[in-house]
Amino acid sequence: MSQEREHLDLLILGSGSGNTLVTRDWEGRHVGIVEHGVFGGTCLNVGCIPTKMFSYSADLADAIATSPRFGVDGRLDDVRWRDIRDRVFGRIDPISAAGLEYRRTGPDTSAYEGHGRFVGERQVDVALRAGGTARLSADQVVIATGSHAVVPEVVRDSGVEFHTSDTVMRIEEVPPRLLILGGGFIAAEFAHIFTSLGSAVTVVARGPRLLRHLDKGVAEHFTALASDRWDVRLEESVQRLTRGADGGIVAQLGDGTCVEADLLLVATGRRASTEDLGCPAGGVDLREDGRVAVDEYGRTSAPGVWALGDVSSPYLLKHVANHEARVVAHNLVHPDDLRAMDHRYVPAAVFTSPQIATVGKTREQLTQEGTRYIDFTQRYGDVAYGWAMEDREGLCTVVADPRDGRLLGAYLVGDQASSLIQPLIQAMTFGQPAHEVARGQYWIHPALAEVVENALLGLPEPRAGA
Ligand SMILES: Cc1cc2nc3c(=O)[nH]c(=O)nc-3n(C[C@H](O)[C@H](O)[C@H](O)COP(=O)(O)OP(=O)(O)OC[C@H]3O[C@@H](n4cnc5c(N)ncnc54)[C@H](O)[C@@H]3O)c2cc1C
Ligand SMILES: NC(=O)c1ccc[n+]([C@@H]2O[C@H](COP(=O)([O-])OP(=O)(O)OC[C@H]3O[C@@H](n4cnc5c(N)ncnc54)[C@H](O)[C@@H]3O)[C@@H](O)[C@H]2O)c1
Repeated sequence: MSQEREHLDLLILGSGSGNTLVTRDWEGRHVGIVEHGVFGGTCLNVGCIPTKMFSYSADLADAIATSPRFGVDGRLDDVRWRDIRDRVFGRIDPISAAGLEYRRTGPDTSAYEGHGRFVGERQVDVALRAGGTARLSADQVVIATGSHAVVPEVVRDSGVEFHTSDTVMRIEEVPPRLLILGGGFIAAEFAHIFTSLGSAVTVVARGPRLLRHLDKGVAEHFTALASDRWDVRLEESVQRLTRGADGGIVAQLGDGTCVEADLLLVATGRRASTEDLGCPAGGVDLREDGRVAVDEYGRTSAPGVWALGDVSSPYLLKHVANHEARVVAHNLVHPDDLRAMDHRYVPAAVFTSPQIATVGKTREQLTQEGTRYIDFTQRYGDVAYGWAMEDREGLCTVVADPRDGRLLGAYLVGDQASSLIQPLIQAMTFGQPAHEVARGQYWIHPALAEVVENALLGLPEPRAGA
């Protein structure tokens, strides 16, 4: 006997950025949220927030280790990993639990804990964790199922235990030897965390440099700095993984050498979570790489079905998922006044050591598309606060249009890069020329932000017709 479908005004698949769609517009209506994992999504539970909390502890450990350079003799006596871990999850886990409870018992919402799958147009079956199936349909559906870690076959098939970013933050001890596979954002952040907290880290990356999607000069500079702290193996991959005699892991690389480690972290990229979503049944088209295909308003190929965040976006970043969620939240209730997503100046920061922050196109992209540019790099070590910090690593590069000085890109490597870049993001977004940003306002002396001011002032004068 077939069970009746419960009909909702809005059905949201995924409780990360999707959870923010329940605005006041939905008061008095019925919204369902389906979640098959931990409520609150990647950023809160296994992504941005916990990693940055660990990274803060790692930065403190580094500060102690480098303090003698400043005439302050400190010593890093111990790293209480379990206390660090428990501070992080003692803060986060209750937020997730409270979020779930609020949606379960809220006046306008229902939470369905289980895996959602399209079985027809705007019809979704949820295989409930508690058993049974919730059969749902809705006037509008939003796909916000995010992305998940990709694990190469050589790891999966080896039978050797491995971690991803989903599990590595919950381990019991800092591994003495950590092997990280991958050379992107996640590898760079965890290499910093674990090195600073006591591991000897080896990074095996396929590309010719770490963070290879960033501006080449920036990625090369960072790779050189990282190679002083971690054992970095570039243009390499793991050919074979076995268990070592001491219970550890032995990874055989392409060049025939072996890396021994106590723990393996796989950080080889993420993929949109659409594999078991029944998209064909829902009439939802996918792109070749598995992402849901959306237009600039967040509409999928299926009428009344929307998508946002990692599952459909060209950027796997929380501030982008949040922006897209704000756009879709508006569009859901304003069908005659649709807003478009704005992906023009998407910044990103890597919370490694030193930090990295970027916005705009790389110089290689500009050259490739035939766009002329002027650029200037200001070293942190050549501004007053950089002297205070004895900085030898930090750089701020700005790239601008030679005709009017409008910024085309900016890249920072160094302390507080993720915050220092903000005036440059603002300048790009509002089309302000470099000289106007530098001289049209005060810059506090001798704050570290002078590195940004001086980078802007260092650009050659723009010339009309240049
Ligand atoms: C380790 C790490 C660190 C990161 N750090 C940063 C950072 O510092 N800054 C930054 O901007 N970005 C960072 N990111 C990226 C950021 O976390 C993501 O871009 C963002 O969380 C994506 O949000 P979302 O809502 O699209 O997906 P998610 O938050 O992943 O939400 C999707 C939810 O859908 C659920 N789901 C999936 N399929 C189904 C289904 N069929 N049925 C039911 N539920 C389902 C999932 O369990 C998940 O809870 C980081 C990511 C990782 C992994
Ligand atoms: N601070 C942040 O904003 C932040 C932090 C973490 C993650 N993220 C997001 O999460 C996404 C995923 O992060 P990620 O680091 O997993 O992916 P990534 O795409 O940044 O990097 C993956 C890396 O692994 C390499 N690789 C792939 N297969 C390999 C193999 N078999 N052997 C060796 N190397 C291999 C790739 O060449 C690439 O360098 C990022 O794109 C980013 O948008 C953001």
